[in-house]
Amino acid sequence: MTTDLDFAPLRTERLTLRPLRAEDAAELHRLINDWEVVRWLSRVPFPYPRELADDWIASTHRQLAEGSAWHLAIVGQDGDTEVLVGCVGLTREADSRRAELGYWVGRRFWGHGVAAEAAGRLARWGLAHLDLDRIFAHVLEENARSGAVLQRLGLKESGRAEAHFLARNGRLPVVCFEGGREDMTEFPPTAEPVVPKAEPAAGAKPMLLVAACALVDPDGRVLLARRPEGKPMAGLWEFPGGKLEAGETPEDALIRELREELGIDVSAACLAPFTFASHDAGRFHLLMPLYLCRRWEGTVTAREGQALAWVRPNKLSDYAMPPADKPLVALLRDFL
Ligand SMILES: Nc1nc2c([nH]c(=O)n2[C@H]2C[C@H](O)[C@@H](COP(=O)(O)OP(=O)(O)OP(=O)(O)O)O2)c(=O)[nH]1
Repeated sequence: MTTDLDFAPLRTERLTLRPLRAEDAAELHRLINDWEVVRWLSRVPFPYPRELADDWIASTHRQLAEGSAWHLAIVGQDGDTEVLVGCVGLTREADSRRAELGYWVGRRFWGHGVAAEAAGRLARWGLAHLDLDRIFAHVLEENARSGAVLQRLGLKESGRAEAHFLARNGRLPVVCFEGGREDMTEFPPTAEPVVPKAEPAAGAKPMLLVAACALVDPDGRVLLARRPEGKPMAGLWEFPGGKLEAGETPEDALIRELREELGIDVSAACLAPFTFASHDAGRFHLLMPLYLCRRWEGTVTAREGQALAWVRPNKLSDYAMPPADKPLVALLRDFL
């Protein structure tokens, strides 16, 4: 029996992360009933009873349906055949915006970067699509290989603790890791198109010029767009816009971005300068003029698959936004 869960598989270059299926149970049992795998996992018994695989798969479906955990099969391709490689999961912590990341990979698939590829994909997906700000994980102190995986994702060591390990029948020392969007550095900002023509003074940061726009509808609501997975700060809400390309004015850039991202036509005359952000973003300095626009042609559509929200000014602060936007939101709320 194949269970059809409402979860679109996540893909990476080599792997697919999809809900477990009842028919995965036998292969899952074969891979996980291995002391070399189980000895590193805190909540897994050894030996691993065959029926537990069925129960576990059923429980992952319940959790997916209620939105409390996302435990997925990691599958690869061998020619035309799908091969179960391991599992990866994200479990929401009660009453917080954190989730715990966990994974295991069958012994014969070790040494090929599978864990980092799968765990990184799921962690970035979670930060971009769920109501989460932080990802955490713990690994046995002696499990340097798994610690290196978490560091590769960008998670930072946050402390030491002890955890119970079922298969070892006792508590053992673990290293804790944690990180947020800003730590997941797989896609660092690269293009800094507006660099002063003269060589910057030694030590000066490049200036990143971004034009952004608060579209205001006839009900006085403001459009926010959620930064998509794959971009820095994925999952935060922002004003539509983007970087200036060479030779563009801020108005040119906005007209182009609003057409590309939202499918609407705006004329320069309808873009009213409102305020700006000047923000030290670490590797660069962000200078971002914010325009107001109440008139456009066409229907606002998410052309790049991004989530959109029309938000009442007094509700803007309910949306997590990049730090540079915070002062802009306060001004906008007072103005509208
Ligand atoms: N559009 C927009 N960008 C913002 C806001 N706040 C904020 O810090 N930024 C930052 C995030 C990024 O570092 C930068 C925008 O870069 P981006 O990568 O989204 O721009 P883009 O649309 O040109 O993207 P791309 O074509 O290079 O993928 O400005 C905001 O409210 N709107």
